[in-house]
Amino acid sequence: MKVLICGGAGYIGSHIVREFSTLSGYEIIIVDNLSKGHVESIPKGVTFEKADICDKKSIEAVFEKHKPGAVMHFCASIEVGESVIDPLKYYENNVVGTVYLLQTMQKYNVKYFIFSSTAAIFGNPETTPIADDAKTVPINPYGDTKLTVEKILVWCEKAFDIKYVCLRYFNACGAHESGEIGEDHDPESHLIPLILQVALGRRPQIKIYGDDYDTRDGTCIRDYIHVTDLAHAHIKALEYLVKENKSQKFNLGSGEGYSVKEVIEAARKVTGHPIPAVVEGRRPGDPAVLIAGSERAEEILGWTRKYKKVEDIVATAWKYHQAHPHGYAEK
Ligand SMILES: NC(=O)c1ccc[n+]([C@@H]2O[C@H](COP(=O)([O-])OP(=O)(O)OC[C@H]3O[C@@H](n4cnc5c(N)ncnc54)[C@H](O)[C@@H]3O)[C@@H](O)[C@H]2O)c1
Ligand SMILES: O=c1ccn([C@@H]2O[C@H](COP(=O)(O)OP(=O)(O)O[C@H]3O[C@H](CO)[C@H](O)[C@H](O)[C@H]3O)[C@@H](O)[C@H]2O)c(=O)[nH]1
Repeated sequence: MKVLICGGAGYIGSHIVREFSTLSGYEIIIVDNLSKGHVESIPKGVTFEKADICDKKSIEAVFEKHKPGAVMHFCASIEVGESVIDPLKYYENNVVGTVYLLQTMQKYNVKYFIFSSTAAIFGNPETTPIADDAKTVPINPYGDTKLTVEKILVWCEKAFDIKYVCLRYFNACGAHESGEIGEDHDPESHLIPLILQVALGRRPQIKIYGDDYDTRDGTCIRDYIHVTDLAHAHIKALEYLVKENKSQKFNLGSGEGYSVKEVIEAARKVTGHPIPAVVEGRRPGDPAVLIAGSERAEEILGWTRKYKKVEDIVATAWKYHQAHPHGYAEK
């Protein structure tokens, strides 16, 4: 099967591309506008089309040329804070861009769609862990764009029988065990790469956004899920679509919660660096605790995770960061 991986030069997409390269029976075509992605992450021999999903003509040309059988959709603007300041950028890229992609799928009769959704659709959850069918009340435009796409997909299935899987990732982190690819966002806003930049001497200290939450040490608790475990879930989701021909939505997390202070402590152990930390005010829009209940993915997809302990996750990220102290850019 030919699988179009939109956003395949980005952090999570590049790890799915690596996972596919270990399997037979699939041909991968990466689409990315390189607004945030890295051409250096693309393995030799994998077809790459530089195109923007918001440019319908270019996307149609890719479908015309490659005739994919399935689409995995990682493209998005992903910064929660920026989405509050510039919501229309988010609705344009994440919603309008996805609509163009779905229209192209309809035109070329492509039936299988795997969508990168997020824990941010749940907002401030009423219960922990967050069940797959928990209430969705996003508290920022980023989360709302993802929930909007989930809703659009329901109607597309009814109208033209597309089959989709929405994968709600919790906090994606870590790096491929080779250390060859990893997380390199610009600007970087995610906790683990920022902590590791301190260990590399690129930042003097890590800021802790609030220590007055109602948690065991006052700092926010998150569910850190390794990017390779996420990659496995994508393959299983595609197999499920092809075999069962049914749409589904799955939470993807480790089921373990770690506080910001615990993640910093884990990084101190892994790197041997003191990693100075300073407490600042809360970051707007941060829920206190986000932990996934991923029972549906475990039961229906048979999804299991290799990485549970945050130290192990941080260790893989550290391997990448040590090999690429400035990310993919040569400096
Ligand atoms: N990183 C996380 O913790 C996390 C958590 C939940 C959900 N997600 C979702 O997972 C997906 C991937 O996230 P990521 O961390 O790998 O982000 P990323 O920015 O590294 O990857 C996104 C890729 O999409 C490309 N892209 C963006 N807009 C495009 C467009 N209009 N046309 C073509 N290419 C475009 C970028 O160049 C980039 O390579 C996103 O949809 C994100 O919302 C991420
Ligand atoms: O310098 C920093 C950076 C982050 N944090 C804290 O660390 C935790 C994790 O923050 P990240 O920015 O790494 O991740 P988020 O939980 O904010 O968000 C991530 O996971 C979400 C789903 O849970 C969304 O999908 C989103 O796209 C993705 O970035 C938060 O409590 C945050 O306040 C700090 O204390 N200091």
